[in-house]
Amino acid sequence: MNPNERISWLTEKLNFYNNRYYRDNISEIPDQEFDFLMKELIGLESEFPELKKDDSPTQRVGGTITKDFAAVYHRFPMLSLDNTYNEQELRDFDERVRKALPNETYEYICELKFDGISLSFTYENGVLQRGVTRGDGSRGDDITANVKTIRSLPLRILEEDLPEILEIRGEGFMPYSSFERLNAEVEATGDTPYANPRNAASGSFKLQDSAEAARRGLDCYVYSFLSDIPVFNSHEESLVGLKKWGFPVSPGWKKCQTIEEVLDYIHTWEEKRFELPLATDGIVIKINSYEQQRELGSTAKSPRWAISFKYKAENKPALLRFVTFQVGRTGAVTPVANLSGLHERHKPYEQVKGVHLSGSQVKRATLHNANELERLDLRIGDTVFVEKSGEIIPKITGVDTSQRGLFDTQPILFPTQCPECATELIRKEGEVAFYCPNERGCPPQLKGKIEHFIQRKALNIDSLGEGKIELLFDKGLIHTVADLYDLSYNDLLGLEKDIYNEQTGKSKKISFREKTVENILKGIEKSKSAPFKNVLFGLGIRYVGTTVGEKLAQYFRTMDALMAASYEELTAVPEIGGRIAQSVRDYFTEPENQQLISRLQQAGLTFQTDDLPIEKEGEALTGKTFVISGVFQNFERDELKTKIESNGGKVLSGVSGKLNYLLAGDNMGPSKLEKARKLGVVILSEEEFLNMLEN
Ligand SMILES: NC(=O)c1ccc[n+]([C@@H]2O[C@H](COP(=O)([O-])OP(=O)(O)OC[C@H]3O[C@@H](n4cnc5c(N)ncnc54)[C@H](O)[C@@H]3O)[C@@H](O)[C@H]2O)c1
Ligand SMILES: [Zn+2]
Repeated sequence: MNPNERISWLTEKLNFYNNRYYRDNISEIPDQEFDFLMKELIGLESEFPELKKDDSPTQRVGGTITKDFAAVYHRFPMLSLDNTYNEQELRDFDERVRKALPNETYEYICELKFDGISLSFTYENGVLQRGVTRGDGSRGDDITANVKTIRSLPLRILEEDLPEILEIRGEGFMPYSSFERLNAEVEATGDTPYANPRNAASGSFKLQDSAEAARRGLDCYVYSFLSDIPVFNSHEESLVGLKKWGFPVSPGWKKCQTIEEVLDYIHTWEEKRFELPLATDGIVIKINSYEQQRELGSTAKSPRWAISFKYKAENKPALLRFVTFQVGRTGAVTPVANLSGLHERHKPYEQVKGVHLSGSQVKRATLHNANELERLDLRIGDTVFVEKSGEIIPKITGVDTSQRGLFDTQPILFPTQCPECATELIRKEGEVAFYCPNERGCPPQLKGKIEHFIQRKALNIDSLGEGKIELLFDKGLIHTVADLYDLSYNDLLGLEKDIYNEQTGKSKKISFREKTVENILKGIEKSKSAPFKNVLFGLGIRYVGTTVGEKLAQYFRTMDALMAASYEELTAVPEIGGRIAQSVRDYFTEPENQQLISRLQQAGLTFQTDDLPIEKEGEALTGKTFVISGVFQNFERDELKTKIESNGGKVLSGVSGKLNYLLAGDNMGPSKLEKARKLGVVILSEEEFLNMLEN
């Protein structure tokens, strides 16, 4: 990849991960990997500034606001923090501070870095008025009702002479105890548990039902104070003051005079932090004096007077006892390492505890694929290194070859047949994984299709989850998605099963009582009104993702028309190429699929689209072309796109000589601006754009 390709790739990936993380509360990769990719992008962008993309994630706070809550502007922007995983960079930070504050002495306050979500609390005349998420840094979601469920947060400050309006910021989190209880409940109903307390906290603070949020036992620590009229002179004073006013301030903070003391603090907490009742992922170092904080200032993304030090994923030796092979939803076969501690060599496997890593016992780790086994040159009986970052699935990073030969080792034999259905495995052109090709008969693949079908962007049956599907499948009640619509109350009531959790190694009984059954059936019923485009996506036709599903639905309008479409008719749809057209043809030619579609039609699913392509608002922009770039005050970008199109305009993807207008928001990339200027494209502000609509 050349730098331009790499920058595009990184930008796209990081934006995707950000979206998953902040919008869906899912970590697709470990934080450390995310941070390293981000660092790489920052490096490349500073080397090749002209290649920086307009939507670069290095330029802004990662989060977004949702449509579920009212958006509230922050009085002062809520920024992120610069981070580092290494001590030298911390010393470099100290050097930068020293240079920026010549001939001044300064102090640091070190605090633990709590792993939850950033919250802002606004008090008016001492009374809690609003709780808001960080969102995109300038606006957040108003989640006041949920914030008020935090018992430790005062609803009223009992103190004379407070500024009329003041803002307190902190981290909303879910303590381990609440997290474990919640996940146990989630698992008992057969849904997918949260991967870590951060994701659970983030999901819970954004619940619509604040009674449910209250039940989940959320908590917070506060660490920042803001007001127009100064109250404190330093961060230390604010922590002491907030504590005195009755706010939850974590007691672990410490004042340090030198960077060496800061490093001591870091070392002290490296292991000790696992004894805390909540997840932490590092420490935060802040300049103490407010005056000096102001002198140092901020970038668009983070203050220059603070930095976070994140603890690296912990890595320890373990013994590889045996390897099992898991078949995933797509049919890909993943080798999994089963581990014990080195001293547990002679214990029967049922009795081993595994290795202690980042606060928990680890017995299993992913080995990804056959290439990885080869790359590591792994053998059964090897001493391996296991790594775990945060609460993410542990992985094997290497083999301690010095231990080879001291003990007996055996080669690992990758199976030639599917461990679930005994079909001969295949390797697809250009892919590393081995696959089981038995799409229509291999249990995990069948379950995978159903899981795909019920997800939010498809039929959105949220009363079902992985565990429930497994139960229904194992009882022989569902084999394909069409079977869901034949389920009856009596089929479901009283069903029971023990579900084994790979991560905890514990089993949980799930059982369907009246309430659960009613919910499941209600969810299935509701799915019949899911839009046609969602049905198309839910079928799991190769290459038909949400966007393609939407295009096909818009163009063909009905399932019948789509099924009857020839290859030529399909490729005539804008942006549908030969590969997609062929895959759609292949799918609808299969008799089994035709049968499935006909059963779904009988069940009453939505097989046509009624939305008009785009509702017309006016003609003010007819014949004009736009490129949208940057962040806007009143609109999300896709809202702007709709606005332009519904007024007759057209949105293009890149700046060229043909373009009429560049609609420029905040933080837009300098390269696009420069290019537009050179080509004589008119640059519009948001306000000018709105004026244009009115005239
Ligand atoms: N795994 C993924 O796919 C993925 C995706 C996106 C982001 N992330 C993670 O999230 C990070 C970005 O999130 P971010 O912008 O919130 O940065 P961050 O979490 O690294 O640091 C900033 C935040 O730290 C929190 N914080 C906790 N304790 C604090 C204290 N004592 N004082 C001040 N702040 C404190 C605040 O909420 C603040 O907003 C990335 O670095 C990455 O690690 C992961
Ligand atoms: Zn199989």
